[in-house]
Amino acid sequence: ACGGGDGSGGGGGNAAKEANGADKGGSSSGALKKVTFWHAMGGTNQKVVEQMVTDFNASQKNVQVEAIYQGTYDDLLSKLKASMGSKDSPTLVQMYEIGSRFMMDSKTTTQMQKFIDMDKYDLSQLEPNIVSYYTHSGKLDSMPFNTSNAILYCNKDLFKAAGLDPEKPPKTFDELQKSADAITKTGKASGANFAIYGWFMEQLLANQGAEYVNNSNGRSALATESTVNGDAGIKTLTWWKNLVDSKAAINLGRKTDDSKKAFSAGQVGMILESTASLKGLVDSAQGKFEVGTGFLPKPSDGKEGGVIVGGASLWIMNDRPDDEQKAAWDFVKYLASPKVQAYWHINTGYFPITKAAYEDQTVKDNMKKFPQFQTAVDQLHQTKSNSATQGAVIGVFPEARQIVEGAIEEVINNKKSPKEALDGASKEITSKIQQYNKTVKQ
Ligand SMILES: O=P(O)(O)OC[C@H](O)CO
Repeated sequence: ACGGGDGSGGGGGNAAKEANGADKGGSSSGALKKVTFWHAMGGTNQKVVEQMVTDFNASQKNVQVEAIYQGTYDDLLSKLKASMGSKDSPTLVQMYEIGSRFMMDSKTTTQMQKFIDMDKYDLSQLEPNIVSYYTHSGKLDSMPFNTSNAILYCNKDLFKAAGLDPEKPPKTFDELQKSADAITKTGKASGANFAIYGWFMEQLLANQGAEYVNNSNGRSALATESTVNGDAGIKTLTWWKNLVDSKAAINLGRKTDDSKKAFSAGQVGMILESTASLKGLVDSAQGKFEVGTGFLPKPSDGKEGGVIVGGASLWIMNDRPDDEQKAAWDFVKYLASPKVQAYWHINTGYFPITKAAYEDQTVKDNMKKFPQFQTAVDQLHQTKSNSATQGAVIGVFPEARQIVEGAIEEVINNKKSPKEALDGASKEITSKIQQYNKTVKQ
């Protein structure tokens, strides 16, 4: 499917120069330390990452970071697996949230908690929901970096043309069906498109309080079974299919890039997409139409739920020399600092992981100018943390996501009913989980 940071969002400009630099960090004395940082931020978000690296390198004399773009999140994971145990492994790796369990089980990383304890780093300055996602058994395994959730993007001009209130994006499945119908009926565009991206399913399930796997989403004990075929999944796929069958929505396949292109070209009225794309989508619509944003929809009778922290976090690899790992920690602290998080947020749409970033004047000014940036923040803050919204922890999550994408396709393409497709997916995921668990327990 699609990877992360696939090209939208971002912007140029200067990153913060005054963030807490590594020279305060305590580790780096003596010779210059080189840190190799593998990441998956493409397109304009890549430029933002590179700017932050340049600024960090210029802010102190002890550590030099080299950022290497490794393709999509999936590509990066494959390359990392291939590098494990070789001399080509990086010092620091950005890993999407669904790769977390694999990283922990691989035993190739140094727990971030070690550096936090060593430095008496104050974790309370970070957003609690975000920290909680990456915390297992009370310890933080990796440092959150780019954090997102999925939101609804609306073309406000198409809403007006369809006689809809552009200030009121649909909140429920039924409302979305009606709004999309109305837009399609104008003959100007298709009402909606959702890329067949397993992440959206994960988010839509959590939004209905549903877990993806058993054992409290794999957080109270290793997950042993998939639960994607519960009522929430069936309801979601039934709605999605009806949208397409009734021509309220159009299917454009798996790539989120295709969905974004259609939205930016004014060909569809609504899409689901990561907040990572907010800056890019707002910029590309300028002069053409106004972009509105709304929360992820849910069934009107859906159970209480919310969104899962998406995006990726940073992992320090344990086969690198200690001083190199400490140098990576200095860079990690820099990235988490309020000024740098403010810069990152404004230029991408990822939200700040550090609470104080919201107090930064640049963030306040940006929110005023682009109120769309508030939606994901509110959606995150209104989400109550529970095992559904904390997200699943499974070693085979990347594979599970692709299996679910296959199931969505089977339903949209009339090959199977939602129940049949999800039962099949669930069985396949369960079998993969059980195989994986055998290897972990050995
Ligand atoms: O595209 P991103 O970075 O918002 O990430 C979306 C998903 O969480 C990746 O697994």
